[in-house]
Amino acid sequence: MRIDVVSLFPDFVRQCAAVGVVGRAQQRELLQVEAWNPRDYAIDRHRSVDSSSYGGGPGMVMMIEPLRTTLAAMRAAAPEAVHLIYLSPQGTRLTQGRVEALAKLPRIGLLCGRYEGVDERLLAHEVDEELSIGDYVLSGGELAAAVIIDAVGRLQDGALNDAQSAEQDSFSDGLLDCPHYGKPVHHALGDVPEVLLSGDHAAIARWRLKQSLGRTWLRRPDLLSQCWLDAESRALLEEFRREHVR
Ligand SMILES: Nc1nonc1C(=O)N[C@H]1C[C@@H]1c1ccc(S(N)(=O)=O)cc1
Repeated sequence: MRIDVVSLFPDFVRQCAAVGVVGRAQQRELLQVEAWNPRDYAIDRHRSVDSSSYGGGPGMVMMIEPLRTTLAAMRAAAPEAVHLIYLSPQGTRLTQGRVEALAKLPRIGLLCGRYEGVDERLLAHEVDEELSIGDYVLSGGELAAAVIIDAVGRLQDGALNDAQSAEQDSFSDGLLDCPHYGKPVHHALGDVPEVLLSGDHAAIARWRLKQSLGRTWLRRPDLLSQCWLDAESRALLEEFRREHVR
């Protein structure tokens, strides 16, 4: 998969994509992340990329040019068509389901706004999808782009080893993940739950599912309401609820 990022701070994006699971995915050529700086395509002597906003008011807006020239160069840099995503608080909220769909595409582009955002005419003509990582305003879309690169990059086949597998992640089955425990078994802060030491894989799976159901019920009832639960899950959740009330 190839991800092209258009940003006034390309080094920030490159550094985010150079570490950890995503950095290793790039080294293994499972993922390629390229960054494009519109300032490199600005033709005026001040290398302008923004202007004041017509109609007055505070803040600047990123101009159509040199963004359009930058996007043309980015699109031409590889044969695959680009699904271009603009990161903005006005976009559709990013979910794991959308991440999983994006991770299957051969190539996506991420357009990072700065200032008050990007000229509407450029967005209308060039952008395929607008996504938000949350209901707050950042100073730049680069952090949102880094979130997408990480969430999508870690899902590339071979990016995660077995110990990190994505199957048990939160949201992978619509539920929050279960709690996790490492060494030591006994500690002043508490002990590892007995069932996890039992070696009874069926009991461990049931315990983990029960914890995931219970946590989702307590912390994200909105997610639970969207889940279809089979008879075993409904019984486990009921058990958790009874125990939680005591
Ligand atoms: N939240 C977010 N999720 O993804 N990107 C997010 C974000 O804050 N990006 C900001 C830098 C850029 C921006 C873009 C658009 C607008 S505007 N005028 O549309 O309100 C305001 C700020």
